[in-house]
Amino acid sequence: MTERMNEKEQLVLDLIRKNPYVSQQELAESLGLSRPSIANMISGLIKKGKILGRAYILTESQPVICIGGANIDRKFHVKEKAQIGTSNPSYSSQNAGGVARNIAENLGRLGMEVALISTSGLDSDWSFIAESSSLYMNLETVTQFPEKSTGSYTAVLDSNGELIIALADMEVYEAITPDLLLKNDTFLSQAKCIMADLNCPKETIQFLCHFAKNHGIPIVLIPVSSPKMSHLPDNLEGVTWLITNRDESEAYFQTEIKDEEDWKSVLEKWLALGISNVVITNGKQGSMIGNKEEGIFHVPAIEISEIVDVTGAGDAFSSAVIYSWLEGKTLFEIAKAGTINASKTLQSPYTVRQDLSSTQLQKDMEELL
Ligand SMILES: Nc1ncnc2c1ncn2[C@@H]1O[C@H](COP(=O)(O)OP(=O)(O)OP(=O)(O)O)[C@@H](O)[C@H]1O
Ligand SMILES: O=c1[nH]cc([C@@H]2O[C@H](CO)[C@@H](O)[C@H]2O)c(=O)[nH]1
Repeated sequence: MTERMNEKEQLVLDLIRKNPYVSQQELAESLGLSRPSIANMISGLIKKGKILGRAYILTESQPVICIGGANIDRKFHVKEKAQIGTSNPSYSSQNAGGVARNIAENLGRLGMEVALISTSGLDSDWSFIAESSSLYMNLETVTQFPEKSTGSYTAVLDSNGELIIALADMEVYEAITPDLLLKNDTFLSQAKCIMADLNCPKETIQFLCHFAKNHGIPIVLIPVSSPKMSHLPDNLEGVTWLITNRDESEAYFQTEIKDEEDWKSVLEKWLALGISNVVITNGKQGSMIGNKEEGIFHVPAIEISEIVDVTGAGDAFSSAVIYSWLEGKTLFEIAKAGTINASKTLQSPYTVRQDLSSTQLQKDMEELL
């Protein structure tokens, strides 16, 4: 049974309801009472169960929000030399994939608070993805469409783990529209950082760039393939990071990167478009990284004797870049973290290496020195 309150207690409660931050002194002045009598009244109200106690108001959580693809990856490893136009003996494996989802999983494993915004079907592929992802990221902002199929990526790999051909069914991402994002605009405005992949339509990327600029939120753009470079906004001014590979940069500028000089000059072209920080990765040749303050430099790849599976190496690189940048590291350390995480992922059969944690990445970095 709850105890009755007297008139003064009711007035105190009304003032606290109106302003939960009100001080005892302010209450005392408003009601023409002394501060100690207010203190006694508050103790009484706590005993009567009318006030649960004084709470510390924590700052809102600030997740990294990853927006884009969450695919089912099916990989077929051809046992012998692949032959076109015939049936090739192979073995297959299935993983959760998608660039935004892969990056979200990497960041989640690194201990960051992460949320994924994506679209999917309402099928067994989505159940599989959700089950393998939910430990590392918040999936509440993934919208299911019962009439659509979850995105899928089917790759055929040779016996050295290198890609022969891949097929991408990603129509479901057409539904990642600005309207869909606007339904979560309060959540988006709390982001510590927004990462978007180019599975999203061009107008969505354009919307996100404006949104990030208006709210002072850093934004990282990750292309997923050369054909999807057409989804980059016309105006890239103010983009915080662009992490591309060589083919994607060549496709965008319709140029060929023949040597290190070309590689550097393409990076300069990206910076001239107003992007703050740029990376161009280039497989076993490593990566070129740069910004206006610290300059541009080349970071060599780590020599690997056996590549198990190339899938996810680029995403591992991008994730470690985002993580180290948010940790306030220098450009050189950022590139090194990307390189080591990509290298460890190339030696793992998984799209996201299973042993990744912030402590492990730190150890990997120390070993590299
Ligand atoms: N064969 C390799 N040997 C050593 N390191 C490599 C090799 N391939 C890739 N890497 C490392 O991974 C980084 C990213 O590789 P890459 O440029 O192939 O990206 P990507 O095309 O986005 O990758 P993917 O699409 O295969 O995930 C490179 O900068 C390098 O550090
Ligand atoms: O068009 C696309 N192709 C491939 C991917 C994903 O790339 C990942 C590897 O980097 C892989 O998981 C695949 O699903 C994508 O999201 N969009």
